[in-house]
Amino acid sequence: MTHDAISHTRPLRSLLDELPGARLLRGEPATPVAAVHHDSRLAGPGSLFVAIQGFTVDGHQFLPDVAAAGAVAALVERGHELPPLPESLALIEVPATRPALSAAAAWFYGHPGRELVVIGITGTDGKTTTSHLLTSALEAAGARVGRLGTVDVYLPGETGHVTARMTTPEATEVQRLLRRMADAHCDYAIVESTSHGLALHRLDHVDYDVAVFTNITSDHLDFHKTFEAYRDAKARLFSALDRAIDKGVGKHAVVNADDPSANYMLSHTRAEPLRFGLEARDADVVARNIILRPDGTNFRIVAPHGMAEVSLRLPALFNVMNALAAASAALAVGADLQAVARGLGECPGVPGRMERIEAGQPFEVIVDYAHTGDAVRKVLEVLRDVCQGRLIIVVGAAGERDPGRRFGVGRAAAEGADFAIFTNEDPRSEDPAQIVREIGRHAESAGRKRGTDFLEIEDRREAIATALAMARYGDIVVIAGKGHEKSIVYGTEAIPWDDREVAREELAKLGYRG
Ligand SMILES: CC(=O)N[C@H]1[C@@H](OP(=O)(O)OP(=O)(O)OC[C@H]2O[C@@H](n3ccc(=O)[nH]c3=O)[C@H](O)[C@@H]2O)O[C@H](CO)[C@@H](O)[C@@H]1O[C@H](C)C(=O)N[C@@H](C)C(=O)N[C@H](CCC(=O)O)C(=O)O
Ligand SMILES: Nc1ncnc2c1ncn2[C@@H]1O[C@H](COP(=O)(O)OP(=O)(O)OP(=O)(O)O)[C@@H](O)[C@H]1O
Repeated sequence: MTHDAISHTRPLRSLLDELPGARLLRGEPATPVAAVHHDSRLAGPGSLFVAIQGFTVDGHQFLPDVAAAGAVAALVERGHELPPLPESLALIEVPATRPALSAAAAWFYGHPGRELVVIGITGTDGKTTTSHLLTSALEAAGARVGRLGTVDVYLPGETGHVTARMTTPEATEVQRLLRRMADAHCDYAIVESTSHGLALHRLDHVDYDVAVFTNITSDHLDFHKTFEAYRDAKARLFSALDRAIDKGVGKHAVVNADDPSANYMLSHTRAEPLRFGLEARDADVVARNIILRPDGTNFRIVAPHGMAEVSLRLPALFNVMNALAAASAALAVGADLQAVARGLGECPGVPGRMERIEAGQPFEVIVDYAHTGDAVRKVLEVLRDVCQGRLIIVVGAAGERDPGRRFGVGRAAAEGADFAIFTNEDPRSEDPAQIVREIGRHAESAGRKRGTDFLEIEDRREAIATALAMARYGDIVVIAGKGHEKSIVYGTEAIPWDDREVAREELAKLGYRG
């Protein structure tokens, strides 16, 4: 059966059974629903509109619009004053509409997660890389895999993967994509599960079988306010395991044993734990004989399931950790260790993660998505080991995102690079000059001098051009923060942008054309 927004309808009555505390205020239980939307601009004829009290606007104010557009029903939150509405709109009241949106989406798409083994990956850094490595590992073991995450939405056999706008989209999109994966006969769905997605109930009805925790450092405190709340949001992925139905593979909690929050994650579930790590004594899946190269890594996986040699095409020790996370998840669901090791080696890497830009220049240019202090620090440490000259970084910090990143990025660049250029990175509604100056101040407080050790160049193209022009034989220029992204956001406008393209264009101006 193929489910699509317009190819089937479901009677409202069956939704009522799945919504705890729901009350039909008016309308017919038999009303056929042809789509579920939380955005009035998409809610057309036959739709069920879910009104959400947002951070900026109240979705309830759009109820008259959706009724006029032909919506047949709406979910509203208890206690909200409702505007006068035509009788044609059936109304269901629920205690909270964000979780109800997730329930309604899962209901409408027929609970696709129940037809798939769902592996959720959470953590501050490494989710996307781990999910790509895991895709390769499971595919090498003969499975069909779907994946949903920052860089793309991946379905087997589909050329030109759909590019994702958000890492964890809204529940309607999550469930629609899971349905596509189930209909494409995927065995596994890998779902990058962000703290925002978990906290805002976008993932409430995903039916996880495996939860993977990569690491946690302080981030997103603009949204979560405290580290504890941020950690709790991630822990929801683990408590979700106990609620999901058993699909025969058991429930597995895969954690980075080197991270101090590993046991906290495990304390939220009864699922079978599997720990990976490089340092922790209690790690079950470990890497031995690690050889780091500028363009890859070799190591041996040692697990309760046996041993296997891995030749990873991704550089850096943190990618060994990502590979261990992926291997552990694959082993947890029963994949063969030798196939897993082969699959890890086949993974070509992730666009915009440690991506080399080659135009015949006598120095290295690397584009990387590191946009937290911790990630910038780790990237610089990795590159330092292979750098024969100066390590130059171009980096910024996004507006309307955790301001703590400005400190982290400024410090990491000050301590890890020989020269830094601080620049714009999605300022959104914030003053770009102010953000750049703030990062510069943190570099200064780490003892670095403006002009001698770092520059503040707001214009990102000019910043990249300046870094490339100053680079000499043996140097490495790392352009961090935007990775694979194809736009940069000023105000509310997303302007086309690609660090990799801009680097190539600026290298061409210097006479390097590959
Ligand atoms: C902070 C945050 O996550 N905000 C999310 C939240 O927005 P909000 O509550 O402000 O929504 P709002 O604009 O007030 O609108 C309220 C409701 O009215 C509806 N509406 C609005 C306008 C209209 O004309 N008609 C209408 O019906 C909206 O569709 C919504 O249902 O709910 C919206 C609807 O689900 C999300 O789109 C929005 O994500 C915004 C776009 C966002 O940028 N989120 C980022 C921070 C995010 O979630 N990022 C993480 C990755 C983080 C990381 O690891 O780096 C991610 O998973 O992608
Ligand atoms: N295990 C890790 N520990 C620390 N840093 C990492 C790790 N893995 C990757 N990184 C760094 O973080 C950047 C982003 O990696 P990746 O996209 O895999 O993480 P993510 O968690 O998916 O990030 P986001 O949620 O922002 O998309 C990489 O470019 C790299 O610099």
